[in-house]
Amino acid sequence: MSYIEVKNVNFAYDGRQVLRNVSLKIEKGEFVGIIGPNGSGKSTLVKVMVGNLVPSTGEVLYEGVNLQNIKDRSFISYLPQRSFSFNSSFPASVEEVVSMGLYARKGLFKRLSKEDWEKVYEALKIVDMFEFRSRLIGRLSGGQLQRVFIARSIVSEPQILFLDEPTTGIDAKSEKALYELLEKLNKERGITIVMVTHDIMAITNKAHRIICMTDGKINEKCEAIDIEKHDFTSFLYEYPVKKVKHQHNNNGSVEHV
Ligand SMILES: Nc1ncnc2c1ncn2[C@@H]1O[C@H](COP(=O)(O)OP(=O)(O)OP(=O)(O)O)[C@@H](O)[C@H]1O
Repeated sequence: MSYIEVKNVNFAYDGRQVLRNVSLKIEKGEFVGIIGPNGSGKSTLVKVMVGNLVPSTGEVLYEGVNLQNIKDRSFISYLPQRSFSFNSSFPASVEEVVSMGLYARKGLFKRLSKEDWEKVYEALKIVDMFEFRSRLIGRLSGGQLQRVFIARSIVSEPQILFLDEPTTGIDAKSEKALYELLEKLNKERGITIVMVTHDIMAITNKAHRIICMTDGKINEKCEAIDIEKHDFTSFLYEYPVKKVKHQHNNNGSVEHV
């Protein structure tokens, strides 16, 4: 039995079909990338997988149990698209924002215990933002803010983390650091990661597997291709993609030449 199984899912917004008979499986501990052109249904698929949208037909199973029958979903963490930009003016400190990640489990008006604050500080240490804990989030850079939101996503110790385009609007250095952080969470903490991105080169380098979407469907042909070869982009995006030469350096990372 797979950890997550999406089975024959269809979804329509106001009668307009966006997901078409989507089926896929994700195993525990995987780091999976979801790529595809704008409007192909990636975000909608993730929203269905986290239970924010209910499929018109079909089902989403976690260890064989239909998500609709799972009441406590705190093992799932979801960082939606653009969450970094629209939250930044909120007058809260870094540690307050991270502590909000515990309310799903504790309830909104419960006071946080000493152990809870220890979890907050640990999450901040994991993302390397502990020194910034008292700073207002409006006074952080985009990359720092993004780390804070990741800390908020992991503070409740989820088993699975969904991220929707988390690298949008950040510089190359922060992007690299984010991928390293996600790899660490996946390898050292065993968190299953599912990430939507347009950043094909970086995700093929880090993820175990890539799922490609075109027009609301999973592109099986793309999944079968060896991701190391990076040769699926042109037919997926339906326009010519410039070939980029890769050079593996000593520490195993890939440089784009
Ligand atoms: N709330 C909504 N109401 C109506 N239509 C929607 C809604 N959200 C998305 N859509 C439409 O559904 C289709 C799929 O959107 P979705 O956001 O899932 O695609 P995506 O692959 O994530 O795109 P992008 O790469 O641009 O983020 C698009 O045509 C979009 O316009």
